Amino acid sequence: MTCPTQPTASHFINGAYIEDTAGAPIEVIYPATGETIATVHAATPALIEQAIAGARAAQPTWAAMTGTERGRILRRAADILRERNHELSVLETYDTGKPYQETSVADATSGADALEYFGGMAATLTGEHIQLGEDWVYTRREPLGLCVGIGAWNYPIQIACWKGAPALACGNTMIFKPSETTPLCALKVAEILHEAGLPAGVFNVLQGLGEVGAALVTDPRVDKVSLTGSVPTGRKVYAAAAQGMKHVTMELGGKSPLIIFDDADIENAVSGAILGNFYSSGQVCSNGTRVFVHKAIKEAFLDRLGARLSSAVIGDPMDPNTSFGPMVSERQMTIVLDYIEKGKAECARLVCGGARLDREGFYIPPTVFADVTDDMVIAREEIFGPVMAVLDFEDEADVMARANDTEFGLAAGVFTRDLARAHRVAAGFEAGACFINSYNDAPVEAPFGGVKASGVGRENSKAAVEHYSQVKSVYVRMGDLEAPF
Ligand SMILES: NC(=O)c1ccc[n+]([C@@H]2O[C@H](COP(=O)([O-])OP(=O)(O)OC[C@H]3O[C@@H](n4cnc5c(N)ncnc54)[C@H](O)[C@@H]3O)[C@@H](O)[C@H]2O)c1
Ligand SMILES: C[N+](C)(C)CCCC=O
Repeated sequence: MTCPTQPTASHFINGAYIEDTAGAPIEVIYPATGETIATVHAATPALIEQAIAGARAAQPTWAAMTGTERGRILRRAADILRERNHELSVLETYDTGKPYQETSVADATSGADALEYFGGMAATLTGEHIQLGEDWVYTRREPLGLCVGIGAWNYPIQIACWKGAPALACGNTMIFKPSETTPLCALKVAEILHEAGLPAGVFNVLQGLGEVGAALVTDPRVDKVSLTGSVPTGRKVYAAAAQGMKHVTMELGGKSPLIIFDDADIENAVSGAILGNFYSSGQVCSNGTRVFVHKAIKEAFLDRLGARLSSAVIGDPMDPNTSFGPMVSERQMTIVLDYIEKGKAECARLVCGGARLDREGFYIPPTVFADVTDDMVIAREEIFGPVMAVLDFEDEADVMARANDTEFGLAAGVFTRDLARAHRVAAGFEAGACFINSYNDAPVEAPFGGVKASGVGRENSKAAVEHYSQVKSVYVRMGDLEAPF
């Protein structure tokens, strides 16, 4: 079986596809069947050198273009992504196993939004004038130089664009290393950017495992590293970047709380819990996997949740009716099944799901545990799969303390009709992305990122510009300069 829209080689460097079969082979597996659909090769040291040298050489010329010129290319790329939405969504589905029903509305479209938004912003990135009597200071907003983007496997197109678009808008060049589990889509993003007019060397893609990422992070010619990945990888990459005093953005994992008060609209709350636990088969960093439900409505909530989950269409991801697909890999499926066994061993009440489906591919159905307590492993550790833990509460202050009692701080949500309470709760959350009567919305206009162990920096919105540029100040003296001797 081969994927219908395969890229033509493993890497994209200096404006062209390039292959070097000396690099270790990486098989690309279609999660719905377990079949190999493509093979790419990890970047060799020679290719890493070629990419770094090319991206460094391209950066001054790219930065010297006006913001309007840079932005025009990014916006043209956004248009091409939208025109090719079907082809890209199919590729994303083969890469990740996520249903086409999802990828056709959430992935290339989100990438296009980022390219359009930062493309539109490129021409507005200016410094300021600060008058100091006769003298004055002006500031220049300058690019950082060469940025490295390293991606996770759950949103390959989105992650490449969320990192690439602001980096390029600010006048940087980028080398992007996709996850070895989903290497295909970022190559298409690079191809489309060049079709839109991007100069060679400005956006490059290198394949490989952690060691290729590490070689990029530690190279002294790299100025910034933006990682999307797990907390353990984040600690390693952050530490390596610190050795070179490099800028970082860390988009890491979470174990986010979703609090449902007894005055909430139950149907909306169930929708929020579904979106925050089972979209992308639960493989979403910001998922609200600790669902605190007020005791008074717990059984009503579980009844409606069970009924709604029974209508999930689990199956062939390419069938447009399918609303729930497989885990991305056999490895991830095994990790999630292990957590499910831990939940059973800890005597949480299994409401639904709880075992691998008897079919080809890496399928675990939506799984809900009730009567979960704060100390259980399934309530403390990131599972990154379709496993919801439902915990009881009665008191607002108590549930807030429990919600924040975690090393993570990526996202948090609250469902209530009492808007004063909603804003109080949102203010009290130790999390970077919060939701009131909703869950997991991530428009490009809003900052996205975590606090505590969940990360450093923000993607999207005007905030991202601060993480891909730096301000230089220039003091201008208008009169004579006095000195003590
Ligand atoms: N906060 C966010 O925006 C966000 C989004 C998606 C996923 N995630 C998180 O990502 C994790 C799942 O993704 P994953 O399994 O691909 O994560 P991972 O940490 O295993 O890998 C992420 C990337 O880092 C690379 N890598 C590994 N070791 C490295 C090293 N020493 N130096 C440089 N690069 C290295 C990998 O090759 C991969 O490309 C989950 O924890 C999830 O919460 C976070
Ligand atoms: C757009 N989502 C669904 C919030 C995903 C953001 C990236 C996290 O995995």
